[in-house]
Amino acid sequence: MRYVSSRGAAPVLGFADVLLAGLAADGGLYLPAEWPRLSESEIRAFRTMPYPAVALAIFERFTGGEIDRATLQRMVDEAYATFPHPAVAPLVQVGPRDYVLELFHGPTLAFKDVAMQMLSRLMDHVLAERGARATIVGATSGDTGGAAIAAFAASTRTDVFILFPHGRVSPVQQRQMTTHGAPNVHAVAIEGNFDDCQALVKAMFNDQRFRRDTALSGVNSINWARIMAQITYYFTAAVSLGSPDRAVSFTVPTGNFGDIFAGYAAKRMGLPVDRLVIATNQNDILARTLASGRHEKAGVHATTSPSMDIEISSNFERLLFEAAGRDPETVRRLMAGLQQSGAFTLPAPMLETIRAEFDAGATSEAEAAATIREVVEATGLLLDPHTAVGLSVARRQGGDAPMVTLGTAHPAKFPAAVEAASGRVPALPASHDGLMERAEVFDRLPNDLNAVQTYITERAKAALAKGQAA
Ligand SMILES: Cc1ncc(COP(=O)(O)O)c(C=O)c1O
Ligand SMILES: N[C@@H](CCOP(=O)(O)O)C(=O)O
Repeated sequence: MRYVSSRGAAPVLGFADVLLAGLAADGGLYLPAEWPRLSESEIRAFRTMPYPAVALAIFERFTGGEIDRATLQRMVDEAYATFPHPAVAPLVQVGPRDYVLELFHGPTLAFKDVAMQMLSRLMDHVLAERGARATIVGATSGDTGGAAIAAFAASTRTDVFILFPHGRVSPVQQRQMTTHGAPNVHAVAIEGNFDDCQALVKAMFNDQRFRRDTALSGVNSINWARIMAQITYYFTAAVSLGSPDRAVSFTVPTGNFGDIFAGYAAKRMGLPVDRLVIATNQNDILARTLASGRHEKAGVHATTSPSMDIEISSNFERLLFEAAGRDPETVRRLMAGLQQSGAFTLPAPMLETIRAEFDAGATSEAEAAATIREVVEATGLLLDPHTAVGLSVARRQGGDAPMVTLGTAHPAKFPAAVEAASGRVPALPASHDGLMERAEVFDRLPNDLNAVQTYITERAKAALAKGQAA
């Protein structure tokens, strides 16, 4: 399996190199050169397989033999053993046609654990084979950071730097990042929003010298392996509702577009997905893009679903590449427009191609709160605000296919918003006992590339030197 960059000017790489590269050297995002296809009978067989077995069958299509089966199997088994729920990602019916896919039963109570627990094992394995270390830099609006820290705290080959927007993550999210105590992990509060943090990360990847000197790698969904690991649950959910003999639709609470792009990948692999619905909060750039064809920044609003307070939606670039017939020149032109003027207009054929598979809708704060209240009163199920954004948009969609809304976080990560909406206080699971009492350790930096690079260089170089000496 080979991977190509959405901007067409980076080397074509195999899986292990793409895993360590994060962002492509030309600033683009890697995608498989060709989509692997599963037959109907292979998909049907997933109905009786446990989650880790389905994951293994999917990952093997993307690793292209670079990791032997027994090693991959061990990693998959270990990764999903960290999920106390036997189904890993259970499906809960909330209406005649509506289901919620609970992706938050992992160590940090958000869907990021599903991929991050796999990513840390893949990276440690590849780095050990190469006798190397890596410096991982990630941006988070709240959940990626905690999941990465939990997954990489035991890593012996990486130093992890997580940039989060100061004052814009929930107290539970912040403490998951700041109370871990692992010496190889650094939580850094940036004076800015998530887009600022993500721009810093991309700028570091685009600084070739810094990239080389620090052996830079990434764990955001710009890393293809994150998307790969998120494909599995589209298959497990769809087959439990009758696929491949029945098409299923998905609504995805969306920010950086990684999760919904994994659904698109599942469809390209042969899963009969009817509609893919992008659900946004007030940060509705993607809903506006699908409505008008104009992709235009308008400023980020702080909402009660803070992990989706994102305007530069990185993985949308992967969809642009696909919708442009994989023409990197078109992607480069559109991304240059976004960089220079904060906007671009989709050519009409690209918009049509996207609309043929995707719908989109935005939700107000009041609608999301009403959804939390109505669902708990009708079913007893307490939703988190991100999942509520998704379900609120899902309920507006037509069509006969079963509609699965991705349940992306546990309500106890956002207790204030959930209590304000429903009058109920969600309890943190026992795995989080004592979290809110532990001492926090984090540094605070300005939104300044130079300051952040200096901070990382000082810490990463010392660790890299120690690793080489050992
Ligand atoms: C709870 C939650 N829901 C939804 C999203 C949006 O997912 P994506 O960025 O993959 O679109 C995020 C952040 O990524 C999140 O943390
Ligand atoms: N919502 C995310 C933002 C980063 O997304 P990623 O999927 O690209 O890592 C978060 O919680 O950090």
